Parts: sequence; C-alpha cells; structure tokens
Amino acid sequence: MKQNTKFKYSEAVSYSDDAQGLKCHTVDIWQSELPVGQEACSEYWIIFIHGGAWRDPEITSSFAEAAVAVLQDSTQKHNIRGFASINYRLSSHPNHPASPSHPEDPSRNAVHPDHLCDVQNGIDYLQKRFQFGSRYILVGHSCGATLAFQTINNQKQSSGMPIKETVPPQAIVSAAGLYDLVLLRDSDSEPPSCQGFLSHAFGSDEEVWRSQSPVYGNYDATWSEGRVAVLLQCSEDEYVSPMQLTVMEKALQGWSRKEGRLLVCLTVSGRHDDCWKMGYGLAYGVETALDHLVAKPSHG
Ligand SMILES: Nc1ccccc1C(=O)C[C@H](N)C(=O)O
Repeated sequence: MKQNTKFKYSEAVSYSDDAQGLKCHTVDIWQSELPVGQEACSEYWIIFIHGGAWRDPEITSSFAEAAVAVLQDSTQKHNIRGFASINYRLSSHPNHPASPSHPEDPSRNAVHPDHLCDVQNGIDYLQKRFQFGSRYILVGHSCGATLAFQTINNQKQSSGMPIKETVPPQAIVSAAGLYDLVLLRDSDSEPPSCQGFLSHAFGSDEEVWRSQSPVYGNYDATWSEGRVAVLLQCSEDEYVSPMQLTVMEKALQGWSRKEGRLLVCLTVSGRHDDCWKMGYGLAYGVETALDHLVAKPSHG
C-alpha cells in the first residue's frame, strides 16, 4: 500500500572492520519496509554527509533526522528506498568549549584524506549491502558538500591511504557548500576561523587545499553517471559567502550542458545550519533532485 510506506531505523551500524569499533565509523540507516517491486527502478537511496567544518563534535550523522522526517512524509517518499547518514573521523578541535579533542583520540585527529576515506568506506558498505549502484543521491552540508564532490574527484587517488572506489551517485544535493577552500579562507570574516580548521583538516600546504577544492574537479570527465546537481545556498548564512555557490555553478556548467542533465541553484531561508536543523531546506533539495531523476529515468 503506497500510503503505508514505513522505514525501519537502525542507529550506528558499523561500516568498518577495524577492531576498535569506533562510533565515528558508523552509519544510521532508515530502510523502506516495502517489498522491492516493479517500482524499484525509480527508487533511490538518499545518503547524507554532515558538516561542522571537519571538526565540530556536536554535528554528527543525526543532523539528517529532521530532513528524513520531512521526506518520509513527502509526495516523493515512494521514490525513496532508504536513507543513510554517515559518520566519519573528525579533525582536531582543541579549543572546543564543551568537548575539546584529545591528541590521542583516533576519532578526533583526522587529516585529509581520512574524512574522505571514511565517507567512501561508508558508501561502499551501503552499496555492497543494498546493491543500489549509482541509484543514490549524496546530500552534503557545508564540508559535507565538499566531501560529496570529493567522492567523485578522488576515485583513483593513489597517495596516502587507499580510498575505496565507489560508484558515483546520479545526483548531488549540496547545501552551504565549501567549494573553493582558498577562497573560503580569503573571504573569512573577523575573527578569522577558516585558516585554523582548514589547516587542521588539510595541513598547511595550500596546494592540497586547492587540489581538494570541488571547483577544480573535471566533472565532464569524472561524473558520467551524474544527472542532477542541486546547489543550495542559505539566505542568511553567517559563515559562507554567496561567492562559493557562484564559483561552483561555473565549475559545473560544462558538465551540465549534456542532454538530460540538470544543474539548479536554489536559495533557502535561514542561517548556515537551519536547512538541516529544520529539515525543510535539505528536503527541498532532495525533492528537486528526485523530480528530475524520476521524470527522466535512465536505463543505464
Ligand atoms: N566558520 C565556518 C566557516 C564555514 C563553515 C563552517 C564554519 C563553522 O565554524 C561551523 C561550525 N559550527 C564550527 O564552529 O566548527
């Protein structure tokens, strides 16, 4: 019965085989309880990646809860096979007022590409378990948006830790994204904070910041599965300037020219974190992506 779509919730499912069993190597899952039917080819997994400047211990996988609640009740719910929200190791934040990081804590001392490795491991776990291939939408907020685009650009990265090669998503919904890291630092307000967390997350070599910035991706070459990119900006964002969206829109323009692809930029109301705290902003982005994916199904 369409009206009875229910999603079974599993909290903190481990995606890693490490013996430590770290909480940061887990994913929350909401799985549709409907039997896989004829509509399976129009059903998507929605996979969330949280923000928090790679370091904020108060922003975790649970950031997706409000958007999941909105989407479970939306007209698009029949096109959703499940939701997942990925935790990943954070970078150090020794000055956090309530929970400063400890130098020995393996979950709070990550440096690029650790965050990305974890996200790719989470997606790999979900892809193996649920077999959805490219039929998923990656939804990233703030640095989670950076990570979402990095999963496409870093498929074959060979230096450092091995990164799982996951099948890229058919759509990305990115909200308040950090797309050009050097520009982010250069447009920092007073008192500056970006230099600090960017150095903790990527080290001091700005060439790494540049090469890891989503604006320098070659999406025409690397994202052949991609059919929709929805870029959201928050009208009262206190951290991210509208320039970030402008440069990313430009970076995706060549990719978007191919027939059947959609690049949309949307403005949602509220401050940097309101779009996930209230859920409506992220849900609106996901609904926009699903509208296009389902109206023009690909049979590839
Ligand atoms: N300064 C930023 C610039 C861009 C994006 C996020 C932030 C943050 O500070 C977010 C987070 N609430 C934090 O304090 O870590």
